[in-house]
Amino acid sequence: MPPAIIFDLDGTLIDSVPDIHASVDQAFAPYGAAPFSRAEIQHFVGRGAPNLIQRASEARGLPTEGPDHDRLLAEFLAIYEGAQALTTLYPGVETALETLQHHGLRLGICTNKPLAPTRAVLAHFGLDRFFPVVIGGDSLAVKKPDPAPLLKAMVRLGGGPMIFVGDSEVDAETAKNAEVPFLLYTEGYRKGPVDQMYHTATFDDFLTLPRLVAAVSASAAP
Ligand SMILES: O=C(O)COP(=O)(O)O
Ligand SMILES: [Mg+2]
Repeated sequence: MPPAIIFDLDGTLIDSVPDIHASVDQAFAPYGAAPFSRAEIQHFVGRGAPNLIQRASEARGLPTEGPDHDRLLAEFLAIYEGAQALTTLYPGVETALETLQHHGLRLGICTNKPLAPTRAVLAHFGLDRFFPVVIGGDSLAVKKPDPAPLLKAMVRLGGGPMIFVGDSEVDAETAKNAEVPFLLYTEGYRKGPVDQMYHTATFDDFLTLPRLVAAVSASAAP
């Protein structure tokens, strides 16, 4: 059985930080918060929207829990769901997905981004056609690095071997926890050096991904 290839989203298929950044600034402005830098926001991405808003609130001295915080999170999510204009696909993504699909591989998404903005951005780029299975940060009670969302995606794709493709320490930890091969995209939102992260192989160009997938599946075969 050919492997299922499951992808992370933010920092892996799409460079979404510009929209996340603009949405946070817009949501926080009415509360008198100074604008954030891209680096600050990128550092907060990876553990889901509630964590992002909590860390941004902490950075601006706003409440990190309670009804006022919950309202700010809801206001952010409402803005974020419609925010795709500043997001771009990483080069070669669409071609790589077409090739993998053409080779009969089953493709899925496992992201910590909530499901509503995930579905919106996939539809915006016409990528929804590649992914019959999409697991978001609010699909289960737990998020990556817990292995449950990744294992859920695999089961929903029909089981069998799987390869996870992601950009961050959270993704590497998730793959390790799920005991599956991990392909690390090095151009995303990783916080530290590659050699300190669990990975099976790294790549920096999506046009090389189909070959890499073939090589990893061949070496993983019994
Ligand atoms: O929304 C996040 O915090 C990160 O999303 P990702 O899991 O697609 O990188
Ligand atoms: Mg990511």
